[in-house]
Amino acid sequence: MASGGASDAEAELRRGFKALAVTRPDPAAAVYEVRLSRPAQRNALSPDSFAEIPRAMALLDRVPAARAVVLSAAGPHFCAGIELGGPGNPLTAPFSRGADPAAAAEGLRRAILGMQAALTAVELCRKPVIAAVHGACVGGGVDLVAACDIRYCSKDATFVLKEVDMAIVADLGALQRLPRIVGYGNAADLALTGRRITAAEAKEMGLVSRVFDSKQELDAGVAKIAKEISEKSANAVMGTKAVLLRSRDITVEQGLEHVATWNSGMLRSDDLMEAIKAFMEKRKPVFSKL
Ligand SMILES: CC/C=C\C=C\CC(=O)SCCNC(=O)CCNC(=O)[C@H](O)C(C)(C)COP(=O)(O)OP(=O)(O)OC[C@H]1O[C@@H](n2cnc3c(N)ncnc32)[C@H](O)[C@@H]1OP(=O)(O)O
Repeated sequence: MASGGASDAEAELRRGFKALAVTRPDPAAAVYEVRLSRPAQRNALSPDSFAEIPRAMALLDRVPAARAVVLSAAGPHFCAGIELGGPGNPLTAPFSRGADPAAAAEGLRRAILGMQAALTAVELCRKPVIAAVHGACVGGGVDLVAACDIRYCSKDATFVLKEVDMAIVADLGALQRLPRIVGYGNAADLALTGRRITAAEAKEMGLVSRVFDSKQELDAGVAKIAKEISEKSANAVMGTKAVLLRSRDITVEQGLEHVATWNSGMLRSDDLMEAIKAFMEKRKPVFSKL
């Protein structure tokens, strides 16, 4: 992974990716799009995907022109889950079937932790990440969107946690994140039955916050929402993501303490003064750059 300043990160982004396409579709919007780009394999998550998702997220974290990120996918489906049968799949690689059970277990454990970290990188990116899901979103694809901050989909989208039918326990975050998104009952329903749900049902249980009529409308709608977010105070947006995520994992009392400490620093921001001034002057605020 690259280290250094914003221009290093931009240059590194331009060097490109194999399993992803990272672009800034509208130069007038501080929004980047990370597109899963293995359509022939239905965007099954390969070792390249697991290496590149955290790399892209870490770089976008540092790029000032990325104030919101859209996670989308090329081809007919969003994601077919973990790549099955690929030579580089660490879950089925020979080391996990070695003679020494302890060494094999440790190898598998490290592989799983690495893949988990790749998806947690979406949360670690300080910028909001919005999933735009169309077509099928299977297994690891659900783990991936569960790590995003907001999920939208098109009417043709379906979601399925297929792991239970593959004879495994889902281990890339869905069992931890989904109950906090859709509630324990809905998460247990999805995880234990392995049933595929439609976009309408995903909306009803809160897995997605909005369903668009078509992929085209999804893309346009998400681009508009991402642009709107990108025009808000970056400190306020990044702070809101950080506080929401922290509050998710601690008690209400601890969360209130955390946000009080956060805002004791952030309430001194130029952006707040500008927001108040703009309100008084009846104009749109102009917030500071990152
Ligand atoms: C050891 C691993 C342990 C556990 C992993 C758990 C986490 C998970 O992600 S569980 C879910 C795993 N995924 C699947 O079960 C596969 C899901 N795929 C599908 O259901 C369908 O492919 C589809 C996404 C609904 C798309 O259907 P369709 O448009 O009809 O395309 P296909 O003809 O089925 O596929 C086209 C092409 O893509 C290849 N492919 C699809 N999914 C995967 C995958 N997960 N891994 C590798 N390759 C995949 C499929 O084989 C086809 O390849 P061809 O070479 O063109 O035949």
